[in-house]
Order: sequence, then C-alpha cells, then structure tokens
Amino acid sequence: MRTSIKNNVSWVGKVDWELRSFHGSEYSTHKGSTYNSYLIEEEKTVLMDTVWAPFAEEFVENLSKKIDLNTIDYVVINHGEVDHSGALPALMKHIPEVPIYCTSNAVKSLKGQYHQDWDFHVVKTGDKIDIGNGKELIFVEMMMLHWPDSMATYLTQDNILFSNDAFGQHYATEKLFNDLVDECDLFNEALKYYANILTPFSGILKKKLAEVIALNLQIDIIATSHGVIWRDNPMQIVEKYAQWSDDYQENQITLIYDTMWNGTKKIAEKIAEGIGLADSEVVVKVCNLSKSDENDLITEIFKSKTVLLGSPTIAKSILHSMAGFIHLVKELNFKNKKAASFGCYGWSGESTKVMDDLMKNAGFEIISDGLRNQWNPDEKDQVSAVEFGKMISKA
Ligand SMILES: Cc1cc2nc3c(=O)[nH]c(=O)nc-3n(C[C@H](O)[C@H](O)[C@H](O)COP(=O)(O)O)c2cc1C
Repeated sequence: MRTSIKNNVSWVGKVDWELRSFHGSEYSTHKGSTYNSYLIEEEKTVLMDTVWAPFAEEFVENLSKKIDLNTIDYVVINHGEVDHSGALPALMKHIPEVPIYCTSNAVKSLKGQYHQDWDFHVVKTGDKIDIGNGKELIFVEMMMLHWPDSMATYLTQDNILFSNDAFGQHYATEKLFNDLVDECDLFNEALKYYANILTPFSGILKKKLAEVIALNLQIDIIATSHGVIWRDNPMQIVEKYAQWSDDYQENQITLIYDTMWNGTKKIAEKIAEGIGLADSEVVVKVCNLSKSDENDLITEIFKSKTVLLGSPTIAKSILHSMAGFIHLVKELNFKNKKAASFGCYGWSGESTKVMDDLMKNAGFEIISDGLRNQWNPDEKDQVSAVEFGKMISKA
C-alpha cells in the first residue's frame, strides 16, 4: 500500500475491512472503515491522531518500524473518541513525556477515558505550532462536530486540512485518495455518514463552514480520519456539506412500515402506487422496517421531503420496532420535513395517532390525518389507499 500523502506527510493508519457495525450497533458499516493516523516529518516530527484500541499494538509496532518513537516531538489529538485516540495508552508508554496538543474538552474526554496525566497542551482556534522548515500547524476548534472536543488542524505550505471526522466516510480501501475509488460508493458512504452522525449539528456546521471559508486557507488536501483523503478537488466535499447542512432534501417520498400479517404492507404498496400515479417525477421508496438496515433508512429520510410511517395497532399502540425507529429519527433533529401515517387495526386503531404524535414531537410537519384501515384491506380499501397516496403527493 502506498502511504505517502504529500512531501513529508504519510499515512500510518489502519484499514479495518471486516468492521460491520460501529458505535456499538448504532451505525452499520457495510463497507468496513479505516482509522487514519498521519505522520509529519519536518524538523519536528508530529503524529496526528492514532487508531482504534483493538489495533493499538499493531499500530505502535508498525510506527516503530517506520521511525524511532523517541523522535516524535508532538502528538496532536483532534478528537478524543476511542477510534482515534485508542492507541494513545500503548503509544504513550514508550514516549510518556511527549506533549499532546488538543482542545480543553479533549483533555476532559481523554482523561475520562484513559485516566492518565499526560503532558496536555490546550489549543484554541488560531493557535499555531512551528514544526520547522517554514511550516506551521494551525488549530481550528470544531466544537460539536461531532463532540465538544473536536478540532481540525491545518498544515501550512503543504495546505493539508486534517479534518478528523468531518468529511469522512466509513469505507475500507487500500486506495488512499478519492480519485482512486468508486465515486458512487464514496458519495453514498459520505452521505450516510453525514445523515446519521452530523444531521443534528447542521446549524453549527453551517456556521463553521462559513468561518473556515472566511479564513481563506488554501486547501489542497483534506485528510479525514475515516475513509479516503480528498485530494482531487477537495472542495467538492465541502460544497456537499454546505448543501447537506442546509435542510437538504431531494424530490423523494419514503414509506417505512412494519407489519404482523401484511395488511399494512399492502396499504404501503397501494399508497406508493397512488403517489406514483399523481406525480411521475417523484422518487418513491417503500421499505419494510424489519427487513432493512436502520442507518440506510435514516439516509433515505435524509433525502426525502416527506416520510410516511406505517404500523398496525398492537396493544392500543404501535409495533415496538417502529417506536424504537422513531426514537432514532427524533435524535437526528431533522428540519423541514413532512410526515403522515397509515396502519391496519382490528377494533380500536390507535397506531396512526401514536405515530403522528411521535413524529410531530420529532419535528416533522404532519400533513394529513393518518390512513386507518380496519383488518386486512379489501379491493375498496386498496383503492382508498391509492387515493390517499394521490392526496399525499399533492400535499
Ligand atoms: C397481539 C395483538 C394485539 C393487538 N392489539 C390491537 C389493539 O389494541 N387494537 C386494535 O385495534 N387492534 C389490535 N390488534 C389487531 C391488529 O391491529 C390487526 O390484526 C391488523 O389488521 C394487523 O395488521 P397487519 O396485517 O399489518 O399486521 C392486535 C393484534 C395482535 C396480534
């Protein structure tokens, strides 16, 4: 694997091909991931972030084959989460006196996780360190993108922005750069990452992007902490982030349902048919919640202007799969999206009202009373569901 990034900057991270879930089981990683750590060898030698704890020993061993660990002058930790700082304890055993540059919040998160009194040097936006040969590292706090401790680091002369989690993707590859991988896969993973991790922080991100653009930094390379490095037109991902953080939506309506005996599934298909009949342009997607990956569904919601949720009534409420899913949706704090509901019932039929209340509480605009269908839909009920779809399309 080629590891040279530019001049005296090299990649010393780890490709994790078999990772299939991240943050416990909160985030599915169908394509694995990488933990990107970088080594800068100027007059001063700097290590930028590390890798996840299970790879700590391997990381330290590989690094010590590349350089004498005692030549490291500074460690920079852009974000204290264990996927980037997890190898610190193993590394710092070898170099306990080396200063660690990070934000004040990162001191708290690193101490909270590793309970070590390393030589922390707190930095703020605009602080710099001279690393020799006319080059400097400039720090930019990125508070809440996505933890209070996050920051990015800019390397002058080489014009590399080490952006940590921002602009990243969970995408395992031996190719280091964006121009060497499948563009479609890359953007799907970048979008999924944004939708599932960064959506709640869109407001903060918008301001931060404006702040970074105002700094007028020449950015030739964006070196993320997961996935590929953006060297071919790096500003393309910055432009995407500007769009995604601006209440993003496409011309898409997504139906997500769960069912016990398939009545609600039939209703979902008929509503989708009605939407398609009323509007040939709109993209309509129908997803069975219990047969889908929840993070992929969140990505579909991210792209949608309207979301229809379906659940039969059970014990005067909704299926617990749907309740859990709406909890996840609420966490993401989506803006400017519409919703409606549908579901079969036997005798009391509370499910649509329960879903409407939950979705309203999650910040969605409810555009219609839900479609309630008693027992299994017959021909007439199916025609009503098609009409409901046409009405939703017009709403
Ligand atoms: C365990 C169980 C509990 C149910 N509780 C209710 C209820 O409280 N109120 C109601 O109207 N229907 C209730 N039903 C009936 C279902 O809502 C009805 O069978 C519906 O048609 C199922 O839709 P589905 O085919 O999409 O699963 C219950 C059904 C089951 C199996």
